[in-house]
Amino acid sequence: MHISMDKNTMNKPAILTLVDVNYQQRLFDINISIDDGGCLFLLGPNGSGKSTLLALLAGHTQACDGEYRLAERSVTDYPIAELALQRAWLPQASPPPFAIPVYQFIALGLHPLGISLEDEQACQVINQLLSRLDIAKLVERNCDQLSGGEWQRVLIARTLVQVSPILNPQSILCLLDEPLTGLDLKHQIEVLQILTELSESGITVIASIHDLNLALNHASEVLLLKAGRVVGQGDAAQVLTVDTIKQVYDVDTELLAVNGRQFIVSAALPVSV
Ligand SMILES: Nc1ncnc2c1ncn2[C@@H]1O[C@H](COP(=O)(O)OP(=O)(O)OP(=O)(O)O)[C@@H](O)[C@H]1O
Repeated sequence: MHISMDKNTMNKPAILTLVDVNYQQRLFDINISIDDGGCLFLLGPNGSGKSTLLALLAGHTQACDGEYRLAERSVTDYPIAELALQRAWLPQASPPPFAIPVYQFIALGLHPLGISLEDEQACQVINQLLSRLDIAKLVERNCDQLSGGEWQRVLIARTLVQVSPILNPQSILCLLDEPLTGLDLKHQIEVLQILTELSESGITVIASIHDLNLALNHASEVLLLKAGRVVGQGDAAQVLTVDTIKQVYDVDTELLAVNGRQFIVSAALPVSV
């Protein structure tokens, strides 16, 4: 994946291009271009615009200044049914909308694809996700009978069904707003692994997260926002420097190297008296 804020590079084909995008008083002068699959993590403090940008990339928020092209076509030109074939979007977790069995809820991801549960391949894809996301034992329950982390994994499963490369050859983009929130360590690692595999299969993955160390060790690239503006983009190790973290998060940090990997830790706190 390549992201550039340089408008001169925007004449080459890109999956996703934003030119001079401004939205209300929430996003300012956004110029980005993403030209192939990869796993991009969207970072920034609370209120910096991550969810707003993801909603915009999903085509949900269209009333913005500037231009957004998905697969070289203005997002405003997409009929909603076609948009739903190209991208899936997991908004920030919200409570279950109604008491629907887990399996039926996940199968809602098939709806935009025009595939029913009678399709054997669809059932195989769903069953594999149930197993990998450790929710197979929950399928008989209703969505309003789950813990927060279980519900989050069900939401992720429904999103992944929609962009499954096996079921949907038109899918190109998977957008996830804080997919790791509420997940324990084991399930975070599994979701990260699934997202990596999805990106390796050619689907561009863009996910917002708050854990800088996960970004440092798992992202192909990061995009760092502060107050609605892009302040850094590119390789995580180059963007997430001690100086940039101080500038964006107002936190003093240090970099630690352990077994050849870098970790960001908060700088030693002053000893209290
Ligand atoms: N519906 C809304 N109407 C007006 N302003 C909003 C609305 N939703 C969010 N905002 C504002 O837009 C800005 C960006 O919010 P956004 O939710 O995109 O941030 P975020 O980076 O996703 O934050 P967080 O990490 O807390 O989820 C914030 O100043 C927020 O207060």
